[in-house]
Amino acid sequence: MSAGKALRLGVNIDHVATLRNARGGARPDPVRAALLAIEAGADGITAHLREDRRHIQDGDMIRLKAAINKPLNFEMAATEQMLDIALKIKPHAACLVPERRTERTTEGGLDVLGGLATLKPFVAELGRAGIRVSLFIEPSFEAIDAAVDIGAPVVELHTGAWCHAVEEGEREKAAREFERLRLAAQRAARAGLECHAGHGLDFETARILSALPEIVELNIGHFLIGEAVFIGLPEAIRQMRKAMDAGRATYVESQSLRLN
Ligand SMILES: CC(=O)[C@@H](O)[C@H](O)COP(=O)(O)O
Ligand SMILES: NCC(=O)COP(=O)(O)O
Repeated sequence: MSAGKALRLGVNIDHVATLRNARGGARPDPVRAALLAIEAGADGITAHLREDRRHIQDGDMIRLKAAINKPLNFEMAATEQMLDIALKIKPHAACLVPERRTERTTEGGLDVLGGLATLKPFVAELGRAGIRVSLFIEPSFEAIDAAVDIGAPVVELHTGAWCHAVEEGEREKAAREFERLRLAAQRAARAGLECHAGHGLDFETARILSALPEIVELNIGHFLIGEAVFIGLPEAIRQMRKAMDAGRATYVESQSLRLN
């Protein structure tokens, strides 16, 4: 029986900074949240330094890199300014994401087809600096094939459309979106890419997604920070870990049923 690959939880602490920035000043501190998250079982920390600096600030990234003893995943737009910052901070990983100034959140995946020529040298330069690069993409075959052409070792599948459909009770759409994620994860693994996923996940969607054996990392932020208001951050992370383990076990059980 295959136990399936281990599934890591990356905790995104952006929205601790959103709350801090609402008043200015230093509290609540996203670095303190990162340390607490690690203590509670996070396998890594994700933070998105947006071009408009609406939540995480440059200084937060520097302090995070210095303070945490787990991998830092630096989400960034593919711009020269962000490249300079990433090369100075040297996080464990960099996830290239699309950004639009007016969007409320990251609405879709990177345009990997249209951006192939510009992304390729960008990814190579980060890779030469020892940074593991991932591309935040739509769960489509075209995007995965383009990620291979670009030379990224990792993709992160955007789960936002699926999570939104689940939340809205749009059952058919949710089933379609989940199937896209399932097939995309399979294709990514077959192409030799490490497969991550994230955006908009909660306990239930994280549990369901964890059953996909090709996915080895989930990055989760907004929901966890929201839950922290009610049950505390450590408890929110413990419950998320439990949900992910339960979802992973579904896969393991289905494997063992097939073998018996
Ligand atoms: C790329 C991504 O999914 C995130 O960084 C996350 O959504 C948190 O940042 P925003 O809410 O600002 O998009
Ligand atoms: N890349 C996705 C991420 O880091 C967290 O997204 P969300 O849970 O804040 O929507």
